[in-house]
Amino acid sequence: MSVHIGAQKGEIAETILLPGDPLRAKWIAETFFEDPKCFNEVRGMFGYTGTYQGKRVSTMGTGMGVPSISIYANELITEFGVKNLIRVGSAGSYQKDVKIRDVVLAMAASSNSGVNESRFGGANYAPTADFGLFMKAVEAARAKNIKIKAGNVLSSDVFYEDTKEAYKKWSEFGVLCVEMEAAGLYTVAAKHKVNALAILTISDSLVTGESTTSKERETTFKNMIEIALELA
Ligand SMILES: O=P(O)(O)O[C@H]1O[C@H](CO)[C@@H](O)[C@H]1O
Ligand SMILES: O=c1cc[nH]c(=O)[nH]1
Repeated sequence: MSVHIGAQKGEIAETILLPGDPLRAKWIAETFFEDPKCFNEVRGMFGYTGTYQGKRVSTMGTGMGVPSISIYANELITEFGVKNLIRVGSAGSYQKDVKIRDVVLAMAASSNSGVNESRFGGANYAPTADFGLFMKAVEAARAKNIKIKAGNVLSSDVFYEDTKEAYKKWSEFGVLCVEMEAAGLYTVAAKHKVNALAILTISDSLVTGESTTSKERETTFKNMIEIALELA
């Protein structure tokens, strides 16, 4: 057991799918895993291990934001030997041609989080996806005929911006969408020399104002999960 994860050693697979929402983790386990076993209920952050097409795989919620995912990623890697950390998250579109339910692979994660700024003494570190996982995800999406977009995303500390225009600077510089954790995950994975990738589904659009419900965010983003499970 670690401070925030109530599992025994060996109960978590080398590959784990990480939604922010612990109920999405429960849904992933119940929908896709054979024989899922719950390994964590600490803080309601449900975690499960099962098999998918004969391969052992886990899923667990991370909570929202860079600090929260950084805590879980640290413990998963250093206490439980996890090697492949795949975030499966929702995101808000910053571009006209990035539409609701599109799947986005985060090649890099820009951020306004202060975590890396303080870690690197004010310099700009560029958190990036693992190339091997990224290529596997591209191939899995092609094989399943799932269209993907890939590029730079924003990991923001702010969900409710003060103005409706705040996204436009990032949009102008090609950032595809906003979420809240990828930059933290990529940085912790890099530090510990393990692999990370964020696969995102567009849940709402800052451009058009369209949105999905919280239930849809919890239980209907199947395409990204099917891609992520091929990486186990
Ligand atoms: O759907 P999840 O994985 O939680 O991801 C997105 O949703 C949350 C905000 O609603 C943030 O965690 C953001 O990154
Ligand atoms: O972090 C997020 C996730 C979805 N939509 C947003 O606007 N922000």
